[in-house]
Amino acid sequence: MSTTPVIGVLALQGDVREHLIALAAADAVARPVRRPEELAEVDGLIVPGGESTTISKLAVLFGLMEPLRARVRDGLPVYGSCAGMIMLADKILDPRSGQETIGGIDMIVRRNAFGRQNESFEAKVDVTGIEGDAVEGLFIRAPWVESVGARAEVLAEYGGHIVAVRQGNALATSFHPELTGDHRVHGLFVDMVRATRTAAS
Ligand SMILES: NC(=O)CC[C@H](N)C(=O)O
Repeated sequence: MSTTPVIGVLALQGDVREHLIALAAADAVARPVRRPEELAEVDGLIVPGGESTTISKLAVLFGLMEPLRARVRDGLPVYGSCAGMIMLADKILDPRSGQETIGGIDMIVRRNAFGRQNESFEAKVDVTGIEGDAVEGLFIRAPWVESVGARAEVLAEYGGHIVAVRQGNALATSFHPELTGDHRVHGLFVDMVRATRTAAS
């Protein structure tokens, strides 16, 4: 069995290309996922940053919402950045009307919590599980996590707010590491995918 995991990036809207590049830099085979058949073929999935209301609508429209929920429930490793974090939350504090999530992490997120587009900022964040210097993260209309349930582990806080969480095979960050050239969060995720494949083989 090949040791290089195949990781998809949900390619409905958002910064898909940057995640594909970061995954390739972290030694994974990366491919866009737009259809249920493509979702069925990957060992792990990234839900990119973008606009969670749009990603939610398109996932329903493309017939992907239920297959996504089913695969995540079955333990598919997933990583969501920013809007992707919102998509992996079991609950949104302030959803737009009709906004749905894939879920998978027992947490409540607040959208746009760090302010508007022109209040975007780059910051160093200490993330549990990532050795060395703090991770360079870009916060763009970023959510924060209001609260987590007992099964979710907080990996990082910034400014007194939770900004990275893991629950089993699901990982989420408020910030975009894919936009700063710091590929260590992707490295951590690729390791999670590898560990799942080893356990299954
Ligand atoms: N950079 C981002 O992904 C922004 C997320 C956006 N505020 C949302 O609600 O989806």
